[in-house]
Amino acid sequence: ASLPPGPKPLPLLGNVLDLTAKELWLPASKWAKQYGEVVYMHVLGIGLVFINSPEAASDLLDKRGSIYSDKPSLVMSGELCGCKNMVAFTCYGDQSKRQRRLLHKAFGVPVIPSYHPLLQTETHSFLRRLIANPADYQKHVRRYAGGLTLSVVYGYEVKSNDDQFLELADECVGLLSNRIASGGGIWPVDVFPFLQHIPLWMPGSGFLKNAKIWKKKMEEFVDLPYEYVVNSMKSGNYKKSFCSNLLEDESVRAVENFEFDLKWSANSMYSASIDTTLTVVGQFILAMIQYPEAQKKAQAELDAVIGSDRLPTFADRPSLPYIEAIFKETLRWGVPVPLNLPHRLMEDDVYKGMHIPKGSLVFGNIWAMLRNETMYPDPDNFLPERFMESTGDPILDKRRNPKNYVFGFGRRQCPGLNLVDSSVWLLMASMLATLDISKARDDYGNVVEPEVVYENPIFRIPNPFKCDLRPRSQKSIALIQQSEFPFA
Ligand code: HEM
Repeated sequence: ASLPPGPKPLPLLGNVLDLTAKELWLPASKWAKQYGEVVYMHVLGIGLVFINSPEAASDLLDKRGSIYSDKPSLVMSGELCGCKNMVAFTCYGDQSKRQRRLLHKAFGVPVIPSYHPLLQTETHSFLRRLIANPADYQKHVRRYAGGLTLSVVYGYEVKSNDDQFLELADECVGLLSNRIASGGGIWPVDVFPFLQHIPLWMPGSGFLKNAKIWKKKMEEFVDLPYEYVVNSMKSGNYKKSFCSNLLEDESVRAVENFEFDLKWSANSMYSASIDTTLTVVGQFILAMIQYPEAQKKAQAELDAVIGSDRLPTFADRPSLPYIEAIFKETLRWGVPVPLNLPHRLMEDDVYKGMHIPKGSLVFGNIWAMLRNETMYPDPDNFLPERFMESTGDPILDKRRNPKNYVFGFGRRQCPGLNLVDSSVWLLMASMLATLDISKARDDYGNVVEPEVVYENPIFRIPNPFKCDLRPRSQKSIALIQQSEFPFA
């Protein structure tokens, strides 16, 4: 069998030049149109495979999950900086399976309602900070995502913006995405592993010194919040959380390596939830300012169902179909992780007559799937209406749900998806109920178009853009302020 088709490589170097685009999902989707559902290229001998259709993703990443679920092992981020035990980086095997079992136990569908009160409190605090200082919305989203994770995972309550754990986590997530794993995480030492053994006095060994410092920071980030849980449980004064629930569960405690797995799984959620939440909320705000009609319809639905005397709750969800459609369309149109996180193929494989070599990095091209014109006519437009009616074909209806794609595939699919389904829904519904979200205006009253720039190679986070977020009414302000005591 021959390799899958793809752009023509250079001798030796391969397709290096094809991979320089900042928004790599755009050229990757052109290749998808040109070459079909599986596209192959290579860089310095490493195969890169793009999977462009839901069918191929299901055939390979789901059904052949036993060989498509490994992760690239990276010397710099994994070994030298100690990140190889984070769930998103762990090789496929006993450890990754044990860790994912813990995550499923804590974030399976039946457990999510136990987090509802927490989600409400965090959402309302977010709204309060947002109306106090709307220009800093990205900072507030970061704080919301961080605070939520710290409380869900560790039962830790963040009290101020300069909270010690929040700062530590921010520093480490920043380190991870801007330094350790920047530019896709490939360092010279990943290509030439012998470099890890060069002595520290040699020129060019700076990365080793940095790695030592970063590793120490990452370990603090794993240990300190965990110690907090253990100590607060000892004192008897603690909030229920992912860690405390599992620490109290004798059946899980008995499993080998329990404490190590728990510590690292807990930490993994922190890193995994910040950039993703920033992306989804950023895309939501962008959609709302560019498609004011959709926003008006959503607000009309909220006003009719809830009125203006209270904030939305999870009990309202079944009565708010248009908000549901906005949520789905935000995920579809926003495509938070357009090329998924790469999986590594563990054995040679043959698919529809094509040979896919062992060791290839496999990217699910979620962008191409969610911009598919047949499944989603007029795909570049934000049209929640597309989810308001059945297509008449229940199988197609199910397949069209963007939640099947945006969280990745198979045995590495995002374990936070059920939590996100609740947390982001509530955030959107609460923002729509209380705020008007529109384009900014300059001093002369002219509309300022948002400048939309993407710099992150993995997450589609729009750089902060100008927008106008203001309470819909005096009553909205009062509701947001009162919600300080939401259960009083
Ligand atoms: C806000 C929206 C989110 C989106 C769009 C999202 C999306 C994703 C995607 C695309 C992956 C890669 C899946 C794959 O490799 O096939 C992933 C992995 C992961 N996500 Fe999420 N995620 C989100 C939020 C969260 C949250 C809140 C948590 C934790 C509570 C979380 C925890 C994880 C973990 C631990 C992994 C690594 C799983 C593994 O490699 O086995 N994510 N996520």
